[in-house]
Order: sequence, then C-alpha cells, then structure tokens
Amino acid sequence: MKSLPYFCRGEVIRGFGRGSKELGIPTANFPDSVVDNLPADISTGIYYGWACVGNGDVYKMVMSIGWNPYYKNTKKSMETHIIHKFKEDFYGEMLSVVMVGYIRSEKSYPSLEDLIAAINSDIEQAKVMLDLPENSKLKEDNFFTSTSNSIINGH
Ligand SMILES: Cc1cc2nc3c(=O)[nH]c(=O)nc-3n(C[C@H](O)[C@H](O)[C@H](O)COP(=O)(O)O)c2cc1C
Ligand SMILES: Nc1ncnc2c1ncn2[C@@H]1O[C@H](COP(=O)(O)OP(=O)(O)O)[C@@H](O)[C@H]1O
Ligand SMILES: [Mg+2]
Repeated sequence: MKSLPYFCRGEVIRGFGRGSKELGIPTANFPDSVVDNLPADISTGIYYGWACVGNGDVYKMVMSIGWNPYYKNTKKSMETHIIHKFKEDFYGEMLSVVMVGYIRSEKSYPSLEDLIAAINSDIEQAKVMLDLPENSKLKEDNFFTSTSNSIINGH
C-alpha cells in the first residue's frame, strides 16, 4: 500500500456502542468525512499504528476499516482501539492517527468469542510491530504535536 504511513485526524463520533459493551474493546469511530477521504489503495481490513487524543500522549493503536462482517454493517466504518486505559470517554475530541501497517482483512467469525480472540491477537501483533525502529520513529512525528485541528490526509 503506497499510501502507508497514512496520517489523518477527525472528531470522535458515536457508533453502535458494541465495542465496549459486547466486546470489551472500545473503538473510537471517525466521521464519514475521514472515511470518505481514504486513498483508493487503503483497503478495508485491520491496521496498526499510533494515535493521540487532543494534545495527549501518543499510544499504540489497532484500527478496523470496513463493514464489520460479523455484524453485517451497511455503512463503512473506521474505528481505532487505543492500547491504553482511559479514565473517561472522549466523544467529540480530535483523534489523530498514523496508520503504519496492515495486519489482515476483515472476517466474520462463528462466535463473539472468536471475534474477540482475533482482535486480541491483532493487539499483540501490533505491540510487537510498533516496537521495530522504523515503526516506533513515527510516534515522534511532528504531526502529533502540530496545533492544526483540520483533517489532514497524506503527509
Ligand atoms: C483490531 C480490530 C479488529 C477487528 N476485526 C473485525 C473483524 O475481523 N470482523 C468484524 O466483523 N469486526 C471486526 N472489528 C470491528 C468490531 O466488530 C467493532 O469494533 C465493534 O463492532 C464495535 O463497533 P462500534 O464502534 O460501532 O460499537 C475489529 C475491530 C478492531 C478494533
Ligand atoms: N482505549 C480506548 N480506545 C478507544 N476508545 C476508547 C478507549 N477508552 C475509552 N474509549 C471511549 O469509548 C468510545 C468507544 O466505545 P464503543 O463501545 O466502540 O462505542 P461507539 O460505538 O460509540 O464507538 C470512544 O469513542 C471513546 O470515547
Ligand atoms: Mg466504536
């Protein structure tokens, strides 16, 4: 994917509320404006990268892009699970992310337990990949310290 690493930001909006309640894995959902601006070569699937909320610290993340085949969504979503325990929700805040690498395509699973196990395996893979020097350097990118609130596509 020639567009990786891909930098973007947008407001955190509400999804179906399943991430925390059903999966125990909250995902901060991006609005259509961000989803619709994805370059054509960024396919649906699961990605790893770095994320920060507002002007906060930069943490590892995993992201799902697509129609969540397990739930058969009719609208394409772009959702980030930040690998950090937050004290509170952050709906309405600006989320900045850099997508660094691709893990796998989206799948449907025979059970909720299988979906959760797949996501936890994605998280473990992301942690390892992001520690590689060529990936960890992106955590320090100026993108995360710039004050612009606009949606940025590309880099
Ligand atoms: C790392 C990661 C991998 C995911 N993989 C899949 C998948 O393979 N199939 C699927 O249907 N949904 C997948 N999801 C999406 C979840 O189904 C989705 O986050 C959940 O339904 C929460 O949606 P909500 O934000 O609308 O509440 C994944 C989510 C994450 C964070
Ligand atoms: N580690 C985290 N990663 C992503 N979102 C988190 C995290 N911790 C708390 N949240 C909050 O949880 C919300 C996502 O939960 P989720 O159940 O997926 O709801 P929704 O369907 O509205 O996206 C985020 O919008 C954010 O406010
Ligand atoms: Mg969500």
